[in-house]
Amino acid sequence: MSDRSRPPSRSSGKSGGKGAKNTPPAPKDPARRAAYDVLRAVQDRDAYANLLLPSMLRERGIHGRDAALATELTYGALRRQGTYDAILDACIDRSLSSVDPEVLPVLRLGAHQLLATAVPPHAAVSATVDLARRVVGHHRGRFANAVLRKVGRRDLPDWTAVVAPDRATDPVGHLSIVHSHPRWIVEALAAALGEAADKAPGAPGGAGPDAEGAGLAETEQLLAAHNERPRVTLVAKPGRASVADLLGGGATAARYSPYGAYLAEGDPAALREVRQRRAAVQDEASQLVALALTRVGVEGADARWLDACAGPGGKSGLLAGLAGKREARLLAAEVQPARAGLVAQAVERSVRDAGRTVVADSTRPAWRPGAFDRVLVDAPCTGLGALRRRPESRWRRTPETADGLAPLQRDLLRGALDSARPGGVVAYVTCSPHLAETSAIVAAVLSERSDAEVLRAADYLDEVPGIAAGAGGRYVQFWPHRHGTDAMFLALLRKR
Ligand SMILES: C[S@@+](CC[C@H](N)C(=O)[O-])C[C@H]1O[C@@H](n2cnc3c(N)ncnc32)[C@H](O)[C@@H]1O
Repeated sequence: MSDRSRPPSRSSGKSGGKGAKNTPPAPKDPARRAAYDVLRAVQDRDAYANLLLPSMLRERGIHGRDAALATELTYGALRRQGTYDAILDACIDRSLSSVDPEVLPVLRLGAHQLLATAVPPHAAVSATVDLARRVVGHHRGRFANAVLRKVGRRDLPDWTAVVAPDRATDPVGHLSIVHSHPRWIVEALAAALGEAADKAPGAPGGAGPDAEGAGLAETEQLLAAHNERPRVTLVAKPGRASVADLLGGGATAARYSPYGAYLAEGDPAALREVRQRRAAVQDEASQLVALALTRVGVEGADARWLDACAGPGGKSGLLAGLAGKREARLLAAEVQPARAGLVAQAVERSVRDAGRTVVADSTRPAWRPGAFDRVLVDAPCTGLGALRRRPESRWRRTPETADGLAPLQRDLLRGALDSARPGGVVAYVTCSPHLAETSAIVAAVLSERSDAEVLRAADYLDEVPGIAAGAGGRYVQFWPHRHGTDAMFLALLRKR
């Protein structure tokens, strides 16, 4: 980050008045400044907004309405970046790519305030131009002023009607601009939903003329859901806390998971159970895929469970509790030592101390083949299923990301199958619905071996409607717009 974008130095600036000589001056408009600094960090050094913003708000003492505004501006500008960039491009004589990278985040923040918040237009422009002057200087402040005044001449629907391709001739391009997703992600999600993305309504083999406007209808619902703020979901770790405990702290019971609860607002760390690691933040679908693995009947011993890709430990925390209640033990394996440390915290003090953490490469298991009765392999993936919670990730991933991960995903699934005993069960999970990292991986690995069969995973989650997917409905796919969860994929395999 350049010097100019750094927050005001704590030792410089005016004093806060009599007797406040050492008190740092409150930065002017701390909410917009924090949002700008996070956007710059995301752009310049690949920071993660969901990790950086909370710590920045804490360090700078930004609370209440300012914190809410900073959060809205940061997440909104990142999620809607594709739409805003198309609009900004139409408001600038030259190409948007030639705009100074220090200025671009200011313009996106201004566009978000003007087009998607209740901030009055004159306040949105003047506060953003003030920010521009402070972070990039007067000259570029004038440029920001001129651009944002043009942006403010239309509302969002009017702008998208101008800048988005026609839906009838280019449905993917249209949805890509209107709902702010890269084109390749729209195509991948449409394919996963079974809606043919490459066929325009009316085109031969397409959705047909009557479907104009309705082509890619479910894909559109999904894209829209990615731009909504997700609710916070908690998991009560079995044997250490109960959902009733969480309800006492202001949460409401989750729709599907018997261990889940929703927190409408507020900081999860305000709950004692979360501070004491007896509960944790965990998406409901993540809870359910782990639970499904434990619900499959196995004949004979059911004492040794493996989580082959455990870091940072969300599913291990739940599995260790469930294992402890059944007098089984969980080995949580993670290749990265720092992440293994987080896993160890997540499983500590589980019922009967059932969880143990190891740093290990699960593609080359250090344990004997067939050592485990149940194996979870929650493979590294593109994370296209968690776009609601990681606002910048849709701009970071490329079509090549999924292809690059496939060999590791296949190796991890092979290692998991080798680690399961005959009659044991393996869950292959991704936080992505992309077919290249879900059904294609399972199909590729099963085509090489005859020692595993695919179970109907939805049978183990029959409280959740609309999850059967792929391979004649034998896989499970959760969806944000259907289930209010991340788009988790699950395949359950029985070792013969
Ligand atoms: C999708 S994350 C798992 C999330 C975790 N199950 C949870 O619920 O918190 C995948 C994890 O696999 C780890 N990983 C990648 N390659 C691995 C390997 N060869 N062996 C073990 N772990 C691996 C990554 O470091 C990452 O922490």
